[in-house]
Amino acid sequence: MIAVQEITIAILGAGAWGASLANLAIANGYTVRLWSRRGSETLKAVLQDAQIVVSAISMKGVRDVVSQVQSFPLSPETIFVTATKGLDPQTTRTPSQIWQTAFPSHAVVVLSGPNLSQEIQQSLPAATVVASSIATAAEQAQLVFSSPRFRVYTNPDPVGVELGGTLKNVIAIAAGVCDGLQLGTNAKAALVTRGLTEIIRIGNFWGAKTETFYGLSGLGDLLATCNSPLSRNYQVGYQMAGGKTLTEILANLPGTAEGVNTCEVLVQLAKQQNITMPITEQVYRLLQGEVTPRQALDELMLRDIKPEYNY
Ligand SMILES: NC(=O)c1ccc[n+]([C@@H]2O[C@H](COP(=O)([O-])OP(=O)(O)OC[C@H]3O[C@@H](n4cnc5c(N)ncnc54)[C@H](O)[C@@H]3O)[C@@H](O)[C@H]2O)c1
Ligand SMILES: O=P(O)(O)OC[C@H](O)CO
Repeated sequence: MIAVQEITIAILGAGAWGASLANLAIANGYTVRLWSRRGSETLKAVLQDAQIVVSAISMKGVRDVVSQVQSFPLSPETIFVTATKGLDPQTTRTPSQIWQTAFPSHAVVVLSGPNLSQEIQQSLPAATVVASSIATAAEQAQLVFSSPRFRVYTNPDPVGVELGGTLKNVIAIAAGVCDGLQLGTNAKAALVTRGLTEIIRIGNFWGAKTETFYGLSGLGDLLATCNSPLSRNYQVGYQMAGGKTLTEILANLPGTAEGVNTCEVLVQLAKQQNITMPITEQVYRLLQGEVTPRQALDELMLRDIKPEYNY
């Protein structure tokens, strides 16, 4: 068995999440090299002899970084762990699908869960999920990040785990609007629950398992993100309800709100595939400036009455 000090982990992306993941692995004794496009270390040096490559790049940089990584030699045993929560606008692919396509013979693990980085940086207790079709790869990632303050579960449904973390960002924008307009607890419960229905509907189209969306990476992350002012996605909705424009909000937001771009990809896909996503559609129209927060609310409340489920 290799000692943890001999395992080198390359973490790509030194933003809020990459830095948090680096600290978790360092605390467990791993050798960690952190790369950022503006840092002093080259990508080549950071990748050298890395057994595990963790990506915490925001979605807009994933394809570019993947193609850069492809130009360096890696051991066939190298495991990729992706922690990005977004969708590629050009292909509608998830980050793990992009990594897997570029590195077809490597194991790819998705890491996702209710993980607001500021709380993790304060060592508050949290849990997450590592998912892969290769169980041993997920178990290895589980060992890297597990601690008495960070409980890591394995899961065999990577696309479901990844989509839970990605799709909830759009509902979190809506939840921010809901709180910003002071619509009350009943409204919030209805929004989050019907949001989960929407997530499951489109997630099933991608091949994700319904049960996965009831776990930490689905419902768990939905609850965390829809209820915390620490969430950048929630902040987008909350501040729009307060009358700010999207441009003003994004100019002052600390880091990335992936839900803004994810929403656009989802609306296109839902239209193409004839999948009903009313909350996502209203979030899209709000972000585009086509409706006010109050008009978006009215549009949702005045939809045709119908059964809760089509059993
Ligand atoms: N912050 C959190 O609480 C948190 C928790 C879980 C998951 N995530 C997800 O992790 C990802 C990163 O989030 P974050 O909070 O660290 O964002 P961030 O904005 O703080 O950092 C993003 C990182 O991506 C890099 N990047 C962006 N475009 C790039 C490009 N073209 N080439 C190279 N690098 C590029 C930036 O330099 C930066 O290091 C997002 O998908 C987010 O949804 C964030
Ligand atoms: O700040 P947000 O909205 O990107 O949310 C961070 C994480 O995804 C919460 O799990």
